[in-house]
Amino acid sequence: MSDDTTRHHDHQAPRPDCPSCPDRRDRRAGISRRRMLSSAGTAGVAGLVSGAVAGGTAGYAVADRAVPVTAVGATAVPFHGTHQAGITAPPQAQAIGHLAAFDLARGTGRTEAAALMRRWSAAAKAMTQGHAPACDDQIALDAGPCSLTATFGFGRTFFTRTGLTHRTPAALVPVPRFPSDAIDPKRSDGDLWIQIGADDPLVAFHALHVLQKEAAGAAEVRWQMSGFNRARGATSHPKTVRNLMGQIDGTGNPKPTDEDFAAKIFVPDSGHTDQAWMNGGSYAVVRRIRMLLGHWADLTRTEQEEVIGRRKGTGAPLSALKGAAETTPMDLNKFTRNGSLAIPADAHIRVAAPESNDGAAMLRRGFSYHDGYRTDGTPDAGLLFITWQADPEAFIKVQTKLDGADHLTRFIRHESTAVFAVPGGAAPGEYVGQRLLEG
Ligand SMILES: C=CC1=C(C)c2cc3[nH]c(cc4nc(cc5[nH]c(cc1n2)c(C)c5CCC(=O)O)C(CCC(=O)O)=C4C)c(C)c3C=C
Ligand SMILES: [Fe+2]
Repeated sequence: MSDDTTRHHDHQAPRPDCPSCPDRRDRRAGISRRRMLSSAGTAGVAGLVSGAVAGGTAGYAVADRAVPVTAVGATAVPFHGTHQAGITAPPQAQAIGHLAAFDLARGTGRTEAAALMRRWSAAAKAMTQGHAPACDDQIALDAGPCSLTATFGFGRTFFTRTGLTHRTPAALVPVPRFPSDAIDPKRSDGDLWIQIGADDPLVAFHALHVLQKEAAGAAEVRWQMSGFNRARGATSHPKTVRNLMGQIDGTGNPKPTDEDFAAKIFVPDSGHTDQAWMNGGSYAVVRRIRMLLGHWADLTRTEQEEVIGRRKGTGAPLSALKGAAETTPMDLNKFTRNGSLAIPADAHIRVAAPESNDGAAMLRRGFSYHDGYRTDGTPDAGLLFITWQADPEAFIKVQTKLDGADHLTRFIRHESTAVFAVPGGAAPGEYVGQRLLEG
C-alpha cells in the first residue's frame, strides 16, 4: 500500500469526473488536516475546538477563544498490525458505530475485488491516522482521528463471486436459523462487511461515506445500520457501557489480559498456506436484536435482575453479597436462604456462560441502536450485537442454548444475521485481504 494517503482512484490530482473531488484550494486544506494537527501542536486551526467548549457562553464556535482538540479527538488507532483495528478496543472507546454490508456488482471478480480492497485500505489508513483521503468532502475537516477504526470482512458469498470457493474457510459456516428468530433476509448476510467505529459522529459518517463512494461500480450497499455507545467523558471514569435495557453489558467478556484471550478471539496460524490470510483474523457474527422495551418496563427491577442474573445498579452477580461489585465472580452453585438458585436456572448469564457451554466464549462488542418508532408506538431500538471469536461455532453453540432456555429471549427479537471472515491485519505496504486475493 502506498504511503501517499491522498491518492484516490489511483490518481494524484482531483479528477474532473469525480463529483466529490474538491477544488485545488479545498483539497489543500483537506490534505493538510493532519499536518495542521501535528505541526500546529496545541494551537493549529484544524486542531482547535471552540473556546465555547471550554467555558464560552452560548455554545457556539468562537474562533478567538480556541483551545486544542482534546485527547478524544487526537486519539489515533494504528491501521496496521497483526489484527485489524476495531476488534479489541472496549466499546466505551468508540461512541458511534456504522455497520455496512456490500454485495459485489455484476462483473466484479477477483481482480476488481482486489482493487476495491486496495482502495478501501488506503482510504481507511488515511482517515484513521487523521489524513483526509483524496476526493474528500471535508465533512471531518476540523476533527482529529477520534479513534476511528474501519474493520473489513468477507461473507461466504464473497468467495463464490470471486472464484475463490475453494479458499472459503471451513469455519465460515452459515449461522442456522433459531426457533425464535425473526430474520429479515434483506438486512442479513452480504459479500463484504465494514464496521466503522469512532468517538465523533461526523468522523464516523465521513468514513462510511468515503468508503461507500470508493465502492462505486464494484460493490453496492446491501444493508447499513448505525449505533452508539457512551460518549467518552460522559462518566466520571471509563465504565462498562449500559445497554438500552439499562444493564451494565460487557462484564463477562474475555479480557485482553487473559492468558487465553488470543486463542478465543483470533484465528491461529493453521500451517496451511492457502489459509494464511486468516492468521490473526477473527470471525464476526452480527445480529440486529430489537429489545421489547415496553414488556421489559412492565417488570419490576427485581424481576429484571433475575432475567439477567445481575444487579442493575452495580452489575454484580445475584450470587454475591450486597455491596459487591461488577467484577465479583459469579457463583452458579450458590443458593439463597429459601433454597432457590441465587442466579436463576433461566438467567441469561447462567445460560450464556462458558461454564454452561463447554467453554465456548466470545468477545461481545456491540452498539445500541434507535431507528425511530414502530407503527405500534414502541421504539425500534436494541442492540447491534457483534461477537468476535476464533470460530463462529462458539456463537452458534451459545445461541442454540439461549434460544429456548434463556429468560431474556422473551424480551428480545433477533431480526438480522450475518457472519464474516475478518482477515488478519494488513502489514505496512499491504491492503486488507491481499494474501487471499493475490495469494
Ligand atoms: C449468543 C450469545 C449472546 C446473545 C445473543 C446475547 C444477547 C444479549 N445479551 C444482553 C445482555 C447481557 N448479556 C450479558 C452477558 C452475556 N451475554 C452473553 C452472550 C449473549 N448475549 C455472554 C456469553 C455473556 C457473559 C456471561 C458470563 O460468562 O458472565 C450481560 C451481563 C453482563 C455481561 O457479562 O456482559 C448482560 C446485561 C442483551 C440485552 C442481549 C440482547 C439484546
Ligand atoms: Fe448477553
